[in-house]
Amino acid sequence: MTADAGTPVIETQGLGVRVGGRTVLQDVSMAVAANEIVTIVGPNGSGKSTFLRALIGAVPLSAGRMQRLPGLRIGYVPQKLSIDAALPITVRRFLSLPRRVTDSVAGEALARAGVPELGKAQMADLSGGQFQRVLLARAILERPQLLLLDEATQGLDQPGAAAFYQRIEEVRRELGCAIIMVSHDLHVVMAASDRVLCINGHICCEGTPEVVADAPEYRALFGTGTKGTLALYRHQHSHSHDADCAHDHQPGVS
Ligand SMILES: Nc1ncnc2c1ncn2[C@@H]1O[C@H](COP(=O)(O)OP(=O)(O)OP(=O)(O)O)[C@@H](O)[C@H]1O
Repeated sequence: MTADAGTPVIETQGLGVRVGGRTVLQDVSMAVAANEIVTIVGPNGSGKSTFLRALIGAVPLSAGRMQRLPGLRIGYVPQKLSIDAALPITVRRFLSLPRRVTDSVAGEALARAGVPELGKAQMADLSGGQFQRVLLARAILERPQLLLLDEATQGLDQPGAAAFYQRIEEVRRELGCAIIMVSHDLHVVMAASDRVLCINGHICCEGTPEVVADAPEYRALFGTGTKGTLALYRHQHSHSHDADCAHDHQPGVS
C-alpha cells in the first residue's frame, strides 16, 4: 500500500525504552511522513540506535505508543554487521539470506544501490564503501516504504559518504519511501535532510536543518560552529534533564 502525503508512515507518542534497568529513551514523540528524510543526531550513547531498534520492533517499549501504517514494509541498514571472512559467500547469495530472492530483484536492488556489477563478488573482498552499498541493496530488496539507516557511512571517507547520501536521495525518489537515518556526518547529512531530530535520551530539539543548527540545545551539544564530527565528541551538555533520564553524558561513551 502507499501512504498519502501527510499521513505518517510511522509515529511515536511518549515513547520510552529501558535497557538493562536504565532509561535510555523517554518521552520521544515524532512522526515521519511518506517521502520524508529525517536525520537523527546526538552524542555517543544518546539512544539513537536504540530508537531505530525500537522502531523496527527489536526492543520493547517501556512507555508510550508507536503506530505504523498497516503492513508497513521496513528496510534496515544496521550499524554493524560482521561476516566471517573465512566463510565464502558471494554478494548474490548474501542477498538471498534469509529469504531467497530472484535474480531480477537482486539485480534491481544492486543497481539502485549503485553497485550493479558486484553480484559475483565475494563479500570478504568488498571495500568498506562497497559493503555499505550491498547492505543498502539488501535493505531495499522488498521496496520498503520506510528505510532506516544506522550510521551507514561509518568508515567511509568524505567523498564516499557524500556519494552514499546522494544515492540515498535517489533511492527515496525512485521508491518514494520515507527515510530515517542516524549519522555523525553532520554537515553532509544536514544538507540532505528535510528534518533533523537531535536526541539525547529525549528529543532536545527538532526542525529543519537550519532551525536545529541554530537551536541553543543543539549548540550546547555540538558547539557553535558546525565543525561536525569533532564537535560531537566535545559534548558539553548544559541544559537540564528530567531526573529519570539516566544518560550519563560522558563524551565518547558508546
Ligand atoms: N544491549 C544493551 N545492553 C545494555 N546497555 C545497552 C544496550 N544497548 C544499548 N545500551 C545502552 O543504551 C545507551 C544508548 O545506546 P545507543 O547505542 O542507542 O546509543 P547511540 O546514540 O546509538 O550511540 P553511538 O553514537 O555511540 O552509536 C548507551 O548507554 C548504551 O550503553
